[in-house]
Amino acid sequence: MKLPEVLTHIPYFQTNQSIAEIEITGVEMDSREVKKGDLFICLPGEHFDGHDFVDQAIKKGAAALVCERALDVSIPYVVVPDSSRAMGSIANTFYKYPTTGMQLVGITGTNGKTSISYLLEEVFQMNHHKTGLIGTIQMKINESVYPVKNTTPDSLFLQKSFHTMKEQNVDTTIMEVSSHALDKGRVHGCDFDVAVFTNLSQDHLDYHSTMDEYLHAKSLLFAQLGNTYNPQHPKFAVINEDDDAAGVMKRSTAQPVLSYGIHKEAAIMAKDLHLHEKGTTFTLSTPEGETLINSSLMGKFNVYNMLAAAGAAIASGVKLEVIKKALEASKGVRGRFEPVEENQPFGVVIDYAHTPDSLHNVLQTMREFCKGKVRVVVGCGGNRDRTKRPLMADVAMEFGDHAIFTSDNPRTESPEQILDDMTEHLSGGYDRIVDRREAIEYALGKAQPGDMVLIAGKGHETYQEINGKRYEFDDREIARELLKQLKESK
Ligand SMILES: CC(=O)N[C@H]1[C@@H](OP(=O)(O)OP(=O)(O)OC[C@H]2O[C@@H](n3ccc(=O)[nH]c3=O)[C@H](O)[C@@H]2O)O[C@H](CO)[C@@H](O)[C@@H]1O[C@H](C)C(=O)N[C@@H](C)C(=O)N[C@H](CCC(=O)O)C(=O)O
Ligand SMILES: Nc1ncnc2c1ncn2[C@@H]1O[C@H](COP(=O)(O)OP(=O)(O)OP(=O)(O)O)[C@@H](O)[C@H]1O
Ligand SMILES: N[C@H](CCC[C@H](N)C(=O)O)C(=O)O
Ligand SMILES: [Mg+2]
Repeated sequence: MKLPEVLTHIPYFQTNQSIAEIEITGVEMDSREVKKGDLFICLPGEHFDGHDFVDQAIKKGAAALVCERALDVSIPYVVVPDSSRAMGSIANTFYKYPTTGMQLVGITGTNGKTSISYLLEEVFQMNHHKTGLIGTIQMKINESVYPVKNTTPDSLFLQKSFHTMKEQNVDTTIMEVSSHALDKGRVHGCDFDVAVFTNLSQDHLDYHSTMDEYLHAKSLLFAQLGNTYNPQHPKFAVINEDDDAAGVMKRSTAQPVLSYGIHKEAAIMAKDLHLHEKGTTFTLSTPEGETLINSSLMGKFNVYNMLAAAGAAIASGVKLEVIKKALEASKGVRGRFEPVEENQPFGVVIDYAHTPDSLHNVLQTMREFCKGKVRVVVGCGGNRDRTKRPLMADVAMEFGDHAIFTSDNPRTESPEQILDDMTEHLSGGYDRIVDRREAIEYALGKAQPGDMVLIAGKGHETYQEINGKRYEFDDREIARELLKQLKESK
């Protein structure tokens, strides 16, 4: 593709020489990966600045550069105000607008994105769609799975993946859209058909300096809805009416809104809600009619997730009876309120709660049904929002009967310091065991018949990241192993 065509949707740019005849055969953001004929995009990052690697990119055969300032190089370059957003547009053009003509559902909010995306995958598959899914756990193209580094990957990976999906006849893609992605323009150029808002509570204040900035980043998904080059209608914003941030999301979009909720009046509602030990039962009330839902998913938070999924499915034209069937068949997502059963006389649940709000939700759900004590093993990730640490500890102390504080992924921080941050303000009444395996062993050893043990924070993760290195660590496997040992020792 000729460079001017690659730049079709870049409104303002300057060049150092004529670009009319420059042929581009690939687009790359990492100098180490550049191939002959590539357009190299210089991105300023947290650790490096792509502008510092143009010599390597040129040596490897870059045909041209996209950058944010004038450079002392001989090859053509294009100066743009924001190379990250420009990369979204360029990738979209280069990969031939793959999301145009595909049903694309984007889900944003602090908690519930992964859960809703898997519910929707089940709904769409039951409705005979060929699906793509991109999120925290992995990327899926039909039944094939691929690893991802980020919940929402960079725009090059994204558009290339959408392109592959189209080649494999995917007609419907569901993706999680993180606030980091919105802030960095990773989804710039994506033609979303449905945008879902789950909820907003504290997280990521290491990246966004205030809750207002975090809220603003989330609202960008709604501002972008229908605001792409060749939007195909209709578009819908599916918004949790019960959340305080609902108003901001609604005001951010020019598209029709399908609201959902339990408490406030909304287009899609759960009525006669009954939360019980084996799941939830409620009447799903929608503009398309009402239906009874009998789900094995536990807790009120999962009812919200089902309402959001129902909203996105209705907005995508799926019939209510298909939605009912899929929601009732869903067994939930790996590492999300996942029980571990080794015939022990107490409950063990693995969950990905890593924010104060999600931990609160999960503990509250367990409390309602637990006949004995709720014991919670939890830590906080390193190099992430430090201010959520004491709040997570408070939630564990208030809603659990026995808190065991331990390590999550310390990353490059001191595990002891993270635990100090969590517990400094507390005056005791908890256990602190820095080694996560030992902490789990201790909790399981203490559990009495009728108790429930929550192992929170790492869910589906199969590693523990310590000092930049990933060690094999799977809460589910470890719990299973320790439960077997416990049984044998008795
Ligand atoms: C803070 C952040 O968003 N970081 C992302 C960013 O990395 P970075 O800014 O550190 O990049 P960098 O290493 O400084 O490099 C800058 C540029 O120089 C280039 N470079 C670098 C070295 C070199 O030799 N040559 C070269 O060209 C790089 O290719 C890059 O283009 O760009 C990378 C590539 O896209 C991302 O993988 C990386 O995410 C890291 C892994 C990360 O941890 N991100 C988290 C905070 C994140 O984004 N999380 C959200 C989920 C949150 C949630 O929902 O809970 C997510 O969507 O995953
Ligand atoms: N709707 C919800 N409201 C509040 N908490 C929820 C909700 N759904 C799930 N949770 C809790 O949050 C945890 C994470 O859920 P999920 O993985 O679906 O969220 P996410 O938004 O994808 O998170 P991430 O930002 O890490 O990608 C769950 O394990 C559960 O404890
Ligand atoms: N997407 C979240 C995941 C947190 C998971 C938790 N186990 C941790 O490592 O903090 C983040 O990057 O903040
Ligand atoms: Mg997720």
